[in-house]
Amino acid sequence: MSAQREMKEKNPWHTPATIIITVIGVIAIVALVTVAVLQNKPLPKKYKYGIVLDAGSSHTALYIYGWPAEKVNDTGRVVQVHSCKVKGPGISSYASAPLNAGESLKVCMLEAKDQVPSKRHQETPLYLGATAGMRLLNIENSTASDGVFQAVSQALQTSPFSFQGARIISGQEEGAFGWVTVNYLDDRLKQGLETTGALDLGGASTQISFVSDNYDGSESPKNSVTFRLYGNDYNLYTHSFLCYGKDQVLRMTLAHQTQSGPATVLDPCFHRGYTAIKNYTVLYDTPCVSDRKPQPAPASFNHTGTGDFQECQRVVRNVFNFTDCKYSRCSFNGVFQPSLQGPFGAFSAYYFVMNFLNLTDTSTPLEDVKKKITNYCATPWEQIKEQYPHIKQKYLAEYCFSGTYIITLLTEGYNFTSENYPNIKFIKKIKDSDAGWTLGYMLNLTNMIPAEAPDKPPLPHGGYVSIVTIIAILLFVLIIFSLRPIWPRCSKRPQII
Ligand SMILES: Nc1ccn([C@@H]2O[C@H](COP(=O)(O)OP(=O)(O)O)[C@@H](O)[C@H]2O)c(=O)n1
Ligand SMILES: [Ca+2]
Repeated sequence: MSAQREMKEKNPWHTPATIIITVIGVIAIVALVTVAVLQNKPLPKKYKYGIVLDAGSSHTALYIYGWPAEKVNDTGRVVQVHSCKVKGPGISSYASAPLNAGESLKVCMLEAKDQVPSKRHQETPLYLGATAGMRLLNIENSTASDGVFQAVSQALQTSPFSFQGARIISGQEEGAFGWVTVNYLDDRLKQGLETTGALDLGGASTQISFVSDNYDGSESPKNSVTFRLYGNDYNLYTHSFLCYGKDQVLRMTLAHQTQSGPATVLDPCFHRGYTAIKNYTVLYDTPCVSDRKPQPAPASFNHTGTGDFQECQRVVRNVFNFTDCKYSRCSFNGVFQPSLQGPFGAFSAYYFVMNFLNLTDTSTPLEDVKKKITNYCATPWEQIKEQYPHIKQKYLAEYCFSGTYIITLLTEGYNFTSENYPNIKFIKKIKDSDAGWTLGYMLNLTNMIPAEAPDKPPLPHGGYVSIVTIIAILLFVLIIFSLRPIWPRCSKRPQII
């Protein structure tokens, strides 16, 4: 028998027992790893949806939100998947023809039907929240506002979604949910990071909401909202100024300038060369100014621009009352406001106006912002029209006023200074979702932000697989070493005698 042959016969690797052990070992390891990979694996993604209609004073917008069915408690998991702008004015403008308010929503509702998979329609909640336009209509004529709600509710009930109701949201809700939206999208709530304040400017009201450390809510409880979110307590200051949206403030400044019922108003907030005939009845047809209507008033007045920022600011200042304050500190109109703190996100009309004026970059010093608005206001109307031929003239004419109002509101109303003005970011969207109250409203109504931090799984899926793989490899090495007693013999080189 040759030495080689002797070795082959004695090689333990080739004994049936060893082969069987090795095969069983390998099968066991493969099975273990397979089970590890399949076990604990995130389920295939099933999406859920929620729809909110933002019935603003100037227009209605529909937002569809989507999130994976599991993991709802993760911050930032709910995102805007679609939005639709309703054609025509806000629902409060349909007071005398409410059925048309319902009708106006149909196109966006059809879009929503296409966007949400049909098997999810029935379980998708649908909400309509109305803001300052309907608050004003409700003050002015509650029967008319009921009629509008009835008509829109009827239209929404015929949709395939789970309609949860249409209502006026309070100014406090509008402010607080805007703050929730901004901080949720920025992932600040779950991580307990410093929060961002929210500044929302609408057509008929405006909101300011922020957390201030030296504010415990006791000085003005009606401005205080407390939240417990993901195990963190927040004491939020919020206030909504009804009538201080930019469209109503424009009316208030015009009302101030037409107190004596003149036939011509020389308005510094409009460009030189701008002139239009305006109707007194239309101007004063809102609770924000109705008590100031000159008696008797002529039918109309000639609205003529003079384009002067400083003069415009002087006129705008008249809409604020800075004198009465029964608290330690106030913003305006006797409303308590703690000291400003932290970064702020300014959205809605703040963004639209500042974006048009190329002023969203707040590293531009406040003085330069004022200079730019001064130049813009001083530009003759003819030149403005030539420069922006595609923008509707009604909107184009108002940017000088709107820019002036925004700067006046921020600095003199809320007390932003050149030092903390750069803390404001003019934003439209955060991570592809619009900044606004709607997302916060839906998260609240669907209980999607828990009060306590959710229990974390001990390990993410990847970690779980890695650990089992390491154990499997160790097992394999162990099998090899368990065969070690016979290993030296086989590995010894045969000696040729
Ligand atoms: N592209 C746009 C869209 C809206 N806007 C303005 O943004 C404001 C939106 O207000 P809104 O309809 O939400 O009114 P509120 O009910 O929030 O007071 C209105 O003054 C619109 O004219 C704008 O300036 N540019
Ligand atoms: Ca709004």
